[in-house]
Amino acid sequence: MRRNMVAGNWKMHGSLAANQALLSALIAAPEPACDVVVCVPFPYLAQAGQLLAGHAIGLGAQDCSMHEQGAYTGEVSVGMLREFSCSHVIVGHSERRAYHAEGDALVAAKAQRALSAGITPIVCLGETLEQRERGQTEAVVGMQLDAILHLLGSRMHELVLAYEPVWAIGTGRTATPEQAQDVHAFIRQRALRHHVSAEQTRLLYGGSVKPDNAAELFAQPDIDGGLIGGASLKAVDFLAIVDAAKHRG
Ligand SMILES: O=C[C@H](O)COP(=O)(O)O
Repeated sequence: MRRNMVAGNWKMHGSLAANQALLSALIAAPEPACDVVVCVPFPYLAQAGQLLAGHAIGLGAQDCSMHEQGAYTGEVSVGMLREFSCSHVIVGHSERRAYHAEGDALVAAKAQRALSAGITPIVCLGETLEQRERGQTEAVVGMQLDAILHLLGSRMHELVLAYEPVWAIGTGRTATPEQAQDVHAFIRQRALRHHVSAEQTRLLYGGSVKPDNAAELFAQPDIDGGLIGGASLKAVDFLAIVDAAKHRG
């Protein structure tokens, strides 16, 4: 049985004062009945790590370098993330793919690098609105997934995948539970094409998850929780979403 998980992606939000207030509220809440991670901007890893130490909320980053170390100005290595006790790192978020031209091979290499450091990659997949309207959702998500399976098929159970339709991110336009379930089921099927079982792989849904739609999404058989953007910045909303994920695992 896969244990549900809720990951907050703060994106480029936060301040020392705001983080202190948000994390203090999260750790004051009852211990979550699913796995919970907050993925914070790099400069706040130390602060968040100190506040979360000894609590049942994991720490994650929002990106990592595919390189181990060297002359890569602006990059952050998985070794550095490990020094700050990161358990997870998001790779291949659609905002990285769109604004930083990250392709499938690079995303897979980053995921591989994270695993090499003992950090769980949360690998994001998803189609644009134009691609969905052209009926290309499975082709696009399938290709993104193939790159991961090609490099990391044997380690599939160690990955977390997040299906995030680009048209649902930050738009308030959530995929219906059926639309999300269909793609999640497709992802598990696609893995079988590579003779890989994704039965133990946690598949999160992301894209305008809110307290009022989380339970219905998480009730789908192939949805194992969520990757939460905007709603992860408000403690009361994030905690309500975490609560909605308590029913499995
Ligand atoms: O990583 C999180 C996703 O991009 C979802 O963001 P959102 O919940 O603000 O739509």
